[in-house]
Amino acid sequence: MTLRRAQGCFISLEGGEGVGKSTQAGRLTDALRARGLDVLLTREPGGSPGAEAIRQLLLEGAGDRWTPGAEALLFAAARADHVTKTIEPALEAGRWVLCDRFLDSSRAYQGVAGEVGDAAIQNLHQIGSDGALPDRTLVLMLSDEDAAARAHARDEGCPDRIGGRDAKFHAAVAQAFRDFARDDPARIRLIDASGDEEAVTERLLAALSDLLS
Ligand SMILES: Nc1ncnc2c1ncn2[C@@H]1O[C@H](COP(=O)(O)OP(=O)(O)O)[C@@H](O)[C@H]1O
Ligand SMILES: Cc1cn([C@H]2C[C@H](O)[C@@H](COP(=O)(O)OP(=O)(O)O)O2)c(=O)[nH]c1=O
Repeated sequence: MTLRRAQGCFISLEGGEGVGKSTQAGRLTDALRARGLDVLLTREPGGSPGAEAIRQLLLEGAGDRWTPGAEALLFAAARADHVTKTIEPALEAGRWVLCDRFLDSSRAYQGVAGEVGDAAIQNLHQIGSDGALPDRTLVLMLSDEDAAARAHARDEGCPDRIGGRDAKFHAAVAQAFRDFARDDPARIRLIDASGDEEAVTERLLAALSDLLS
């Protein structure tokens, strides 16, 4: 479904751990605001009080706390609350929404790497959020080694429940994002996340140029 909106756009930022999503979410928000746009910056899991409560369940505790299916259901439930309470009202008010992770994270982490399956994730998203999709999804791509080094420096060796999974899991996540971009090039764009922060922000803006004109 296309979300009802006055004039704003819905943009999601995606990628593996440590590629610079949160850094770029802040920088891109500033850049869009400097162009006069009214931007809501939000994130998943979270972005509404209910979804933030579910975030704690998802990111804290033992690695095997949830089965992959239970994890997928919790992410979908958090997203349903976030879409209804935060994203839809902002778009209806004509704002731009920039979301640090969205559905494609569930497709990559739970659907592909977690082996729940892409069709099942899409079904849950249909039930929970009417299948709502971003207008553009920007996937930050970095070599596995560089991403792991950035994430390790940030987390000081203490990643969360999902970030702490092994290199094979994270390689499957990165490959899933590449496949999604290949299958839906109109919505999903791969962005080189190497180099300094400013250069990456310029690449992100270039990938939004048609929406900004
Ligand atoms: N372009 C960059 N070059 C070098 N380090 C970066 C760059 N972008 C972000 N970082 C650093 O890498 C770490 C991970 O960045 P972060 O934005 O938290 O990634 P993510 O949200 O994708 O996990 C942080 O310590 C951040 O300061
Ligand atoms: C939104 C979402 C996140 N995740 C994972 C990815 C991250 O490991 C974690 C979110 O942690 P967070 O700290 O927000 O992201 P990052 O590590 O990129 O800075 O949840 C999923 O597995 N499925 C999802 O649908």
